[in-house]
Amino acid sequence: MRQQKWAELAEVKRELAARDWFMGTSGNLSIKVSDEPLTFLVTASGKDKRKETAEDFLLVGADGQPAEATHLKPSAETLLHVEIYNKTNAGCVLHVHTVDNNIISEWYGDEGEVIFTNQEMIKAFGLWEEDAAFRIPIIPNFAHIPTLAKAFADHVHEDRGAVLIRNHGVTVWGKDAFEAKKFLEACEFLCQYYVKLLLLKR
Ligand SMILES: CSC[C@@H](O)[C@@H](O)C(=O)COP(=O)(O)O
Ligand SMILES: [Zn+2]
Repeated sequence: MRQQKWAELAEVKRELAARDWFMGTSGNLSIKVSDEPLTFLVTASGKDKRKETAEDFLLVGADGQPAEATHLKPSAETLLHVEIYNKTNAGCVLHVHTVDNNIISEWYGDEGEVIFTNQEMIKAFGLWEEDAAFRIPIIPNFAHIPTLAKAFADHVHEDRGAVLIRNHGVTVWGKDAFEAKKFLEACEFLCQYYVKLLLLKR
């Protein structure tokens, strides 16, 4: 199971790396391995996530601490992943920093949310109606991770979702790696589209 989950997460990591979504060691990823007790594989902190090594991930428990002896440190943002796995049935969490998700988070930051409408891509989130709107909450980028995790947790209610952290990045989650990656790509598409549209409208 664990090896299979490792391979799944490694493949997602490879694909996101190919998109150049891990600039400057940013980004963290995780995948659930077991439910009782809760364990998940999470990226080791501070690594260049474009590189593929045998030390890319480590197993952590429900408190975000290593579940077995290791010299590796779990991602600095593991507590956000913990909130998702503890509150939902999500199976995979992806976090990336891109220029476009940062710009959107800053542009709409004071409103606390960005609402995407009239865009085919929102169907990726299961919204099929013509007048549907997809809302992504935007939270402040608290440096104190437990405070950030608490603000983040206020927006974690469903097995799938996305939250923008202002001038930091986006965290998305889904029932499995396929769904989480689909949501992340859709989010990035929408952010890129809105940035270009905002520029053209000026
Ligand atoms: C330049 S990366 C900044 C980090 O603090 C963080 O935001 C991040 O996404 C990566 O941290 P990590 O601890 O490697 O998971
Ligand atoms: Zn980050």
